[in-house]
Amino acid sequence: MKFTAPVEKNKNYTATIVDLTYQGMGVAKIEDFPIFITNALPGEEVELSVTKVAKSYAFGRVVKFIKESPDRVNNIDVAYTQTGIAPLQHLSYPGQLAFKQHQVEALFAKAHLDDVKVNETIGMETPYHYRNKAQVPVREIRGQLETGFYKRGSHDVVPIEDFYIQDPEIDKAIVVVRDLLRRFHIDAYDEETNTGVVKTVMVRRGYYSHEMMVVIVTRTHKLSMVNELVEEITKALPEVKSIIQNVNSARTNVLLGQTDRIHFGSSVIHDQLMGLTFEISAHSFYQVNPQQTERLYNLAIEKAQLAGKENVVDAYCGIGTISLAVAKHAKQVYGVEIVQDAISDAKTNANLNGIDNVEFKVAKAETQMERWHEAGLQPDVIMVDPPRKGLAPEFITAATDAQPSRIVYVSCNPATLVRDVQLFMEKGYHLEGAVQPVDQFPQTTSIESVVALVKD
Ligand SMILES: C[S@@+](CC[C@H](N)C(=O)[O-])C[C@H]1O[C@@H](n2cnc3c(N)ncnc32)[C@H](O)[C@@H]1O
Repeated sequence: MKFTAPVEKNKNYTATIVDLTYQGMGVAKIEDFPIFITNALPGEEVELSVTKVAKSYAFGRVVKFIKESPDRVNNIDVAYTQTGIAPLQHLSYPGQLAFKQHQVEALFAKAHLDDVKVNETIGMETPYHYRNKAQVPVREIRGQLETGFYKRGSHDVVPIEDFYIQDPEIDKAIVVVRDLLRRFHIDAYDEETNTGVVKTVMVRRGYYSHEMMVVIVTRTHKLSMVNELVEEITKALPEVKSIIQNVNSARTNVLLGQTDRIHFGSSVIHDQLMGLTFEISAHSFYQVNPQQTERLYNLAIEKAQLAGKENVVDAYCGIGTISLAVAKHAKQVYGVEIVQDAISDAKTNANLNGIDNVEFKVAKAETQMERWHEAGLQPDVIMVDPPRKGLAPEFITAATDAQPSRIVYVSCNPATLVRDVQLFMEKGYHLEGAVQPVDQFPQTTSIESVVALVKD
């Protein structure tokens, strides 16, 4: 039987928005057929134009608002939605926090775990200007070198000076560098022809230290006027402690190449997190919202209920942020992480802070967990902070075989959190207390949460 959608491309319809997807798109239904619409909020009545029809859904755009949501924020800069920098900025901040709580609740309910309580999302006092790192593409647009952000789903750069969610000092630094590149007639990279010089400008600024690092990513080894450029950058930006030229000749989406040339200062900057000092290189992963990371990790440590006598495993440990923060509350901490460089940083950071009860391994968490178990390690607490895809099932098996009394799960994807919690339940663990969402990325749809699981 041939299927016919109840809507047609380029036709207009009137509908009420009934839901908001995890990507922040409004959902309207016409004869039960879902239409996904950017910049539309639940409760709103809109006239929409259908832009694409697929087999079981369609996309549309708002032509006219007939009734607006009381949660709508109207001072939208179109570049933020165009580029996906702040896809939820049209929703009030309390509305964003409620949306995130609801998303987590809905996923647990869908898995028939209706009795799981999800707390209100812990938000920020100032839910913008929070990012301590920016990486902006550099392109020539209509004969002029520009810095900005990619238009959603494309590689077209939209020029932007105020990135809204970044530390304003970083935004200022990007404009300084952009203006100097223009002044010294340094070419922007051209992606189509793979010619030109400067591909990206990356800036990091320590939240507490205010130390700044500027990384200029180039296609070529040669960067003309580099001495003049460095001199002017340091003059205009006294916080700069490191200027690096990173050479990335490869035609890929990977941001940084292998070669770094330190043109000014050190190869690293420092910042503090959880009262500890961290050394951060251009290549290190470092949490981008330090204020909320401290909240999230403090909660995770609270949920670990440590008395100082425990063996703790920190799986997926990155540069050891959780391991090092937990060390003073535990007897011994064992960290595992797949990226070699992150573990080198973790070891350096342990030394820098005089912490000697932490041992770091480079391995897949699932493999190392098995090895530790076979070697007789009995962790009292296992803490996990996996990437979006969640835990490997083998990790869950090895972790529960080791029978820790509690497991603390820090998650950046509630869908995989729910899946993994179900697996832990099958292995004799249950949730203790509520799921706590923490808003690490205001104005975006990302959701972080933390839960504790204890042995039945
Ligand atoms: C969400 S981050 C955790 C960050 C860390 N807690 C921190 O604050 O720096 C997830 C980490 O898991 C690592 N990872 C991904 N897959 C892994 C695996 N199979 N085994 C171990 N680590 C893995 C990633 O390299 C990344 O550092």
